[in-house]
Amino acid sequence: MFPLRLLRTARRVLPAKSLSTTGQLTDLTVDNEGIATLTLQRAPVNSLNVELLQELTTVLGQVEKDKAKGLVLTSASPSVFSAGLDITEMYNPNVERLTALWTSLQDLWATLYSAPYPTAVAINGHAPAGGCMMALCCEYRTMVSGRYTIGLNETAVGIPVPEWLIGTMCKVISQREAEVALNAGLMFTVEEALKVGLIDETATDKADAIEKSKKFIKRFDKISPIAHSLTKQRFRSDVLQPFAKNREADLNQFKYVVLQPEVQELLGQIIQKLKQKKAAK
Ligand SMILES: CCCCC/C=C\CCC/C=C/CC(=O)SCCNC(=O)CCNC(=O)[C@H](O)C(C)(C)COP(=O)(O)OP(=O)(O)OC[C@H]1O[C@@H](n2cnc3c(N)ncnc32)[C@H](O)[C@@H]1OP(=O)(O)O
Repeated sequence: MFPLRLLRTARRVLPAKSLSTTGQLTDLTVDNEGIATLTLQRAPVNSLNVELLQELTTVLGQVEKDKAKGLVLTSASPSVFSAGLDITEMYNPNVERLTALWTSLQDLWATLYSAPYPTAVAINGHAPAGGCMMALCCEYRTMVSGRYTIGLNETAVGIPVPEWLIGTMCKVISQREAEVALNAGLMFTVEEALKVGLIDETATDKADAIEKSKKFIKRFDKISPIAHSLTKQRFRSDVLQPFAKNREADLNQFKYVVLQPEVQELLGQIIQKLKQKKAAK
């Protein structure tokens, strides 16, 4: 049996105003064709803290409930899509908050990766780690050209990449390219990302990236929502199903790793480096 949420029977085209909301950390608008645009707006770099992760998952639930035609994800920052998990949440953490951080990240990944509606991302800046994770969950990736980087650099910040994220990456680029990049925490330039297939196309600016993302969503105008959502599910179920069984173990492993003294030391050094970089600007 398929989970009920995948049986998406119809798309509704509602007037823009009826679906649009602005949360504190995100903004959701829906255009006249029923395409939702969800904008991350946690200044300065959309780092993912508990509140942003939870708000994103709630808004995605609303997009599904309101039967939007599809979703475009983007950011309000001029140069960063998302800096990934908020490093300060992992440094000298309160264990309850660390648990909430990881559980909320798991919820966001599962919700976005299994979204029954078409999804595209307009990556308008840097997208390390959790930023790259959100982009990988979408069905189509457009990235603004420039001196930006994208990739899963978790090992560089002392965090082993979980199996569900390796699986997500290997659905997009070859296993060989993924293994080389993830083992060493390598980041890709926009040109390199295009070459390996990590992004589908480049854009001149954010507006162009959003337009290209919407063009992708419109490909589904003549496709049955059930046919789309079940086919998507079948492509992704080999990553989603083991994840659902192993959530607890995944959480425990994350907390164990993050609380190791050497990982704490590394996170402290990264925070220091970011501060020094800011001071040198
Ligand atoms: C079973 C085991 C489980 C293991 C789980 C592994 C993976 C799961 C998948 C998801 C999880 C991922 C883990 C992470 O996401 S770790 C986060 C990794 N992120 C980074 O390494 C990015 C660090 N940041 C940067 O490289 C740069 O900031 C930038 C994004 C390239 C933007 O550069 P720039 O525009 O020049 O801005 P600044 O560097 O000056 O930063 C401005 C401001 O923002 C603060 N900041 C930056 N990044 C973060 C961050 N990730 N968290 C918190 N804060 C961040 C920076 O300190 C500045 O702050 P101030 O203005 O206060 O100085």
